[in-house]
Amino acid sequence: MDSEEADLPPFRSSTSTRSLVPATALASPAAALPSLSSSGTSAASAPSSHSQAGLLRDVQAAFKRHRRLEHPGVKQSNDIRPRRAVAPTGSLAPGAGARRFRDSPALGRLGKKKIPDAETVMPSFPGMETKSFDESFNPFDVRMDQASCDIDWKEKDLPPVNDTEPLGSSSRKVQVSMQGNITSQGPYAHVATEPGNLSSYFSSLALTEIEFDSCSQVEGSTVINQDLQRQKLLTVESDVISKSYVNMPTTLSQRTAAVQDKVHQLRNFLNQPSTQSSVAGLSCVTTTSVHSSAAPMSSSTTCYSHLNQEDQRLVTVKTLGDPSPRLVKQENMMKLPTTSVMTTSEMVVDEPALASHNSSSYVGDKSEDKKVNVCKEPSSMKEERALKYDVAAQATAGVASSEQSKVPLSGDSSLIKKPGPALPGKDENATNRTGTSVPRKRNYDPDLFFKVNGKLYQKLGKIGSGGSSEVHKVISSDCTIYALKKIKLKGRDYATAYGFCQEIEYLNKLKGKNNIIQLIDYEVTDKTLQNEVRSGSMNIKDGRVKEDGFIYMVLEYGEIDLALMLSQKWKEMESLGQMIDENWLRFYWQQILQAVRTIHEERIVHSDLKPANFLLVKGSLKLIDFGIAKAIMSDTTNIQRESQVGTLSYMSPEAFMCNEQDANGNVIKCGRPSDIWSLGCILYQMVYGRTPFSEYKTFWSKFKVITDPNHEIVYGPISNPWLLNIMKKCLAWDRNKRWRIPQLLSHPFLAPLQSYAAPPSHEEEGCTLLVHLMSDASTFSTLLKESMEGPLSVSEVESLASQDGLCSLLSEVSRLCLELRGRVRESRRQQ
Ligand SMILES: Nc1ncnc2c1ncn2[C@@H]1O[C@H](COP(=O)(O)OP(=O)(O)OP(=O)(O)O)[C@@H](O)[C@H]1O
Repeated sequence: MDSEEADLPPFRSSTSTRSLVPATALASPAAALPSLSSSGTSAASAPSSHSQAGLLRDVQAAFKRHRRLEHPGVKQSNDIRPRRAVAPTGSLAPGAGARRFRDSPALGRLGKKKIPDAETVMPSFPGMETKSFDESFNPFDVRMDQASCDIDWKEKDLPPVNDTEPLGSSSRKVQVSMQGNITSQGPYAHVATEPGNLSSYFSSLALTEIEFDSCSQVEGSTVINQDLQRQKLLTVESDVISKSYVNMPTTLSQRTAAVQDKVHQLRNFLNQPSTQSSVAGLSCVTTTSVHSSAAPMSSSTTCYSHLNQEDQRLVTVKTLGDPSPRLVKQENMMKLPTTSVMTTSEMVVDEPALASHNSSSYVGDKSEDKKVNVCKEPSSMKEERALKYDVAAQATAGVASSEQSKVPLSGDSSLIKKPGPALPGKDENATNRTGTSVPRKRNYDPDLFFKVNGKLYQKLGKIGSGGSSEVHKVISSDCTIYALKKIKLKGRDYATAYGFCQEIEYLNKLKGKNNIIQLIDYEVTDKTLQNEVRSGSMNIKDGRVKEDGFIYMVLEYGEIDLALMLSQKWKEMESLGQMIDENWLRFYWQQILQAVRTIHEERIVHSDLKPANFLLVKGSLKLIDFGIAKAIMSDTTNIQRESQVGTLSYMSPEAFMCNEQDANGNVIKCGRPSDIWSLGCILYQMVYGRTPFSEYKTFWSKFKVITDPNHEIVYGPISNPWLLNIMKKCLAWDRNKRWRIPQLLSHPFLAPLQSYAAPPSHEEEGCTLLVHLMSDASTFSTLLKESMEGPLSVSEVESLASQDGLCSLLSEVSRLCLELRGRVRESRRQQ
């Protein structure tokens, strides 16, 4: 926060938050402000009960503010109109809402300049259901679930305060930080269907920017920095610009008559020529722009800063029978920093028509007439896009309430505005001037949304892209964040395309498994392929996917990947001068093992295990990316693959030599042990901060050293011999000697607590020891047996003790074991 921002005291209390919703709700900003009332910081506040009289007063106040400025020193012009139509020219005339805003200590300075119109900040979805207007609704009943809501108003880039400065010339930004949990129950919270949704959305808001211009218009942009109550998001950073203009509830018959007059004024006001796009005359319009600045998967990108051999990705290599390995690598598969990928979404969604009492109205639901009515003379690309979406929104919402859509908007034909220029290919749902519908190919803006099985997901930002796919961060209509993977199929042959679909198959198979990323929904737009996938058959052998075929996969969203976590952890340890945090290691290593156990139990070999493919979801590591596993026959133990695939630094020797013949003439196959090797590389990286073969920089040197059975991996000094031992168990060159997951999970490295357990009482001592022996005996004997296979590695022995010391230790252990066995037998005889 800069010093200027720091000057602004925090604006505390729920009222601050309230201001956001009602202001949007009423086309008049001032009218929205009564709900600011309960704040102790808002001096001139209306009673929090929001009586009808209060409502009218506020509406009147709002319209007062719509009058021309009579500010001394400001030359009045007929051109002074809201840039965004509904938020009107803001004089400094003391409108109730204005005063409240200005009177707030936090906003004192702002109030001097221009009065902001608070607006709703939330994503909008065509088809998102609104609450019906009902007599029981208190239009301003937007409450905070939490007693306090801290709003920290920050003023950014504000030019010097000057009441006489020409209107429309500058824009100002104010940041609002807020924490709290808001539930909107009023009809003006028109965007939210369920209070829970709104609540969860708002509860996640942490930073809101509201941009003012000198016409008192508000452009609220929200950087959402989520505190994940409900564990929906860990961090979300989005800019949301929201402009909401909401109508009066006509079902409130008592209010209608009195308010209607004002509404007419408002309509006339809105109909002024320079009004911008997002205005609906009588109908309510909500414009929401989402600038998702940061899909918080910086994680997925960060790790790639160490792009060297770690990121060499082997895509396709040689085929069986071809003696010369033709290894094709994809090097430096750098993921773009997500922060650099920004999606801007803007949409205009109509509110139910004033006349409509339809309780099942949808935001965005509106008649063609209304649509035509909505946007007028778009003056910028932004407006064009808003218009574009507006049109789309209607079409989407059309399914929801066709009746409502027929409600005539108003008799005031002057309100009907020309639709803005259609963007080529985008405005497919537009209605022509005669009111007849043209065929609708698409009822949403594909720039802003994905549609999967009829459900819309608003884009928040691109997370990254793989060889054939891109992954986006999206938000669903119930305000849940997901990752959406889009795989392009066009031009691919059906066999390949079917291969892509197998990832879906695996994810379906792994549904409900805790440590695997969950597939929420999917759609294959090529119906032939989709049917094949559904039937589990692959009959089409020939041909290519002709249409614009895509696979859409809606996935659980991962906040950070292990690769980034690792690099962060290493930085942290280096700064503290530490070597390794064993507990941290154990915690995640165990989760990694559990995830791989899950797939191995399902007879799935992942084949591309690496830190970047473990995502942290709500505190647990989950495995992603079954893109390579798809090529594996799931019902076999060992897999004969047509090509060598994987990520170089984590590829097992047999993955490099897949389908070649070993010394005994057997075809080398990849199976679960290949995954265990990759796990060994991951653990090595966790311990030493680099992969075991990272010093071999070129592809061929890496290939050579990994496939050399005599190459000895160098292990740096390490204090815990069990840790060394477990790495060696995973990185045994001979795949038959590598440990399997169950053994790794019961490895002593993961059970250090036994040595720290509270010392047993004297009587229990023997018994506790036996219990421990029971649970660990098999591991212990396996370890013993293995240590007797082949020559003992001197380095291993040295790290434990001197060889003599070891011998006497073993004698002692063996003597004690024999003695213990005798006592166990004795006690059994006595029983
Ligand atoms: N569920 C998810 N949540 C968050 N980020 C994800 C999710 N799935 C994938 N990603 C991220 O999206 C990016 C691309 O993922 P994807 O698995 O498509 O690519 P890849 O493995 O690099 O390439 P390929 O698809 O060719 O195997 C990666 O940075 C990954 O971390």
